[in-house]
Amino acid sequence: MPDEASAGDYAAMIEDLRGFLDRLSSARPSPEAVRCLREALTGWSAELDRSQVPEHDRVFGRLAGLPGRGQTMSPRLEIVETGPDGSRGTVRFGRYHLGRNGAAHGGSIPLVFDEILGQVARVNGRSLARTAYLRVDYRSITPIDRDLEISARLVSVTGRKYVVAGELRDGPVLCAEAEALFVELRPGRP
Ligand SMILES: CCCCCCCCCCCCCC(=O)SCCNC(=O)CCNC(=O)[C@H](O)C(C)(C)COP(=O)(O)OP(=O)(O)OC[C@H]1O[C@@H](n2cnc3c(N)ncnc32)[C@H](O)[C@@H]1OP(=O)(O)O
Repeated sequence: MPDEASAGDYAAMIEDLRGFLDRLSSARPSPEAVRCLREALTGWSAELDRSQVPEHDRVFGRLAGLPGRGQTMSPRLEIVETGPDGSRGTVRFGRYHLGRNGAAHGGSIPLVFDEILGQVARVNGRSLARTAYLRVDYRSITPIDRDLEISARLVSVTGRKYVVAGELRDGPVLCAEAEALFVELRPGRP
């Protein structure tokens, strides 16, 4: 993990990357702008080639206190309250997550549910659990570019099985709800 000082820089870089992806996805760049961006990207890739590490040493997605654990794969999730039986937070789908007509892409919604439901399945020292199923019901359009409320609650624990449910809301409007089963891994299982 980076030290405290560089963790701040890393967090800011991840936010910049989110902003970049939003801008890229809503741009219609000129051929000259594309060439210029490509050149810059090639330089950044070469820089990163110098610091590739094995999975265990990665930083991306492993910074617990940061929105979305410091990764950009799923929309920006910020947990504001967490406990043994549930958690709640805000999530913002950017322009990068646009499906069509102002609505978030249907595939980006399970990504966030897997994150927040998976975290509930893992709190309080519970061992590593994997998603066995994740069911999402889309109740209403999920808007992009504004903070939405998201919550997860532990429904049941049966042996190694954790059922967790979640809701995604835009104020009074229920956008989507989810249910997932997480199964605690057997000892020694990768
Ligand atoms: C900042 C710090 C970083 C940390 C990150 C923090 C959080 C990150 C959050 C992100 C989180 C992201 C997380 C991810 O995305 S994890 C990635 C996505 N998930 C996977 O890749 C999982 C692939 N599947 C498996 O590995 C196995 O199938 C598992 C482990 C799930 C079970 O294989 P295992 O051999 O262990 O168990 P078993 O087969 O004996 O079954 C045991 C029981 O479970 C019941 N069962 C099983 N499957 C299903 C099903 N589909 N529907 C209904 N029931 C099912 C089964 O009937 C049985 O019930 P019972 O007969 O005992 O009653």
